[in-house]
Amino acid sequence: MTTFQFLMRLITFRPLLYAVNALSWTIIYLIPIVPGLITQQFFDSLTGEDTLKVGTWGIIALLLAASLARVAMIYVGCITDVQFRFRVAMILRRNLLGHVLKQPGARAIPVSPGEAISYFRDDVDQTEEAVSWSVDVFGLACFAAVSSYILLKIDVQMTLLVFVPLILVVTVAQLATSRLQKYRAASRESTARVTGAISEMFSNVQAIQVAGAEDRVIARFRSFNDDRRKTMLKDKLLGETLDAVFTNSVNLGIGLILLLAGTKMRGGEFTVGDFSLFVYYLTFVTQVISNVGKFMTYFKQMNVAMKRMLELLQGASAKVLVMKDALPLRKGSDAAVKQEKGANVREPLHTLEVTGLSYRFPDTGRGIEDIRLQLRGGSFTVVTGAIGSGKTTLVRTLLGLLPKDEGTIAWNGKPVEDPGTFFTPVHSAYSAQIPRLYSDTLRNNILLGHHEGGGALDRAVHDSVMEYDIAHLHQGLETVVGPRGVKLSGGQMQRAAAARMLVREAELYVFDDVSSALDVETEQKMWERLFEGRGNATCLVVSHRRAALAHADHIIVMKDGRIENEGTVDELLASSETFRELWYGESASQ
Ligand SMILES: Nc1ncnc2c1ncn2[C@@H]1O[C@H](COP(=O)(O)OP(=O)(O)OP(=O)(O)O)[C@@H](O)[C@H]1O
Repeated sequence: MTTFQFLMRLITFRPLLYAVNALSWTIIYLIPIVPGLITQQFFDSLTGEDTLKVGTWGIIALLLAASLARVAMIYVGCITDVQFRFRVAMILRRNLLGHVLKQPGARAIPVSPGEAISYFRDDVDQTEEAVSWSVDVFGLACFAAVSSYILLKIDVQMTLLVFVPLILVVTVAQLATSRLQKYRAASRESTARVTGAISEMFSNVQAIQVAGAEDRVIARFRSFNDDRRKTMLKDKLLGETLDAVFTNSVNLGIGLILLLAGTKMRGGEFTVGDFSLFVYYLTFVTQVISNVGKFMTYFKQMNVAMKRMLELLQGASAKVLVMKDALPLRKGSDAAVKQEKGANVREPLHTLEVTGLSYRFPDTGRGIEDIRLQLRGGSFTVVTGAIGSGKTTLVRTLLGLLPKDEGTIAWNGKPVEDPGTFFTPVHSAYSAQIPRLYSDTLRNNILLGHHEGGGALDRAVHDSVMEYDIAHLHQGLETVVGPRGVKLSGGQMQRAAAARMLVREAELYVFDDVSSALDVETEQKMWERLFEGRGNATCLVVSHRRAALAHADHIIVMKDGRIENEGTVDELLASSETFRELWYGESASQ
């Protein structure tokens, strides 16, 4: 989709509202023609050359009426513009969010959260700006056509001599604004680098001190600041120069008119009223050119914004951005009802069968290949293997958090078409390797909107061995855990994440390395409690720790993205070198 097509799709998103908005602003731009003509009549009336014959009070009344009409139209125009702008921004943000939410969880956004926020905020704003200014271009073109016609009718030579050079000067200055945009972008980028460096330094003081890297860090910070100084200077200098050109061009134009009009007036070809009309319209010429220029700049920026938003869509068509009614967030919408219904039908797990499951990360080509496994209902299966062997990728691909390249997944013999939607409570619950906590109370972090009823929270706290920690936390479950849970220890964060999973009833619980920051005793307790309380639950656990391996009915050993071996602890100790290294390696390190 070209930028122009994108613009047109957004314009036609609400065609009636756009038409009303365009009409309002065209009238707003055309109304100043009237005071110009009235002023011309006023001055001509002083020399007895007027044709209107309404007297001084009549002229004042007409001027007031024109001003009031413009004020009223601006009021209407602001309402239609704001309405249209918000609708354009809303459709873009809604479609972006809809697409992100439909993506496999682990690949939802290809950039950092901070960058994603800037796509949602700045790129949408820039697009909104371009669509909104397209209205002004039409209104300004109408103004330019009508006023040029009037002036040309009065005096062709004078119009061309005054306006053509002026238009050229202002257009050249306007063209330079595209350079100004570049300087502005560069200065914004350099400012972002400086603030980014400050935030990195503050959050990594300990790492900088331990590595003795203070000088190096300060030197890097200094180079960012130097860069910022240069880009800001260029930006300011060009900005001020252009401002001076725009402000003074009207004065130069008036001077030119005075010079030319003097001789013409003496010859009687030009009246005082004509002179006032020329001066009056002159002030609008710069406005016309700078506003058309503004639109052209916004249009170019919209092209960049569109490309950036497409990056966030990860290969999806630009049509996704301009779809109507895309997100089933409203309760009662078809898709929301379908999703809710699908999620609530509980089907006890007898067997989960995975065949030929593969996923490769596009950028590294690493991942998992041809995974075949079977989980029986109520079993405890551990996936183990060295660092980077593909354990996390396996569970994420199984759960639909990564989009599988190949393979089938069957729940009780029935193929699972969309794992991302299917593997949620009540079918399964998952606890990721890196716990994601919010700056909220521990209770809210565990529940995440889930209903607390039936003692589920107490049970989850007990099963994740958190009762002792909660008793010693300042405000127990009401303790606010700080951004990303920084007020908790690594082990507390992991168990809070486990409690979040266990508070949800599910057939299959998937633990990804949830015990890596726990001491042996706590981990042991956690598995025991899980067995006592949830004997029927099926567990798939990623771990290389003995406490988990010793409980396993079945162990899968991963190597280089493939299943290298599988069996019980005894079988694997006899048959797998990799497993022996993991088993004895851990005992050596304890
Ligand atoms: N986001 C990613 N992009 C590209 N490659 C990745 C990504 N995540 C993992 N990989 C690669 O895929 C392979 C498997 O990684 P994975 O995280 O599944 O291993 P793991 O066995 O869970 O490791 P660990 O024990 O450290 O958690 C590794 O070689 C890793 O480098």
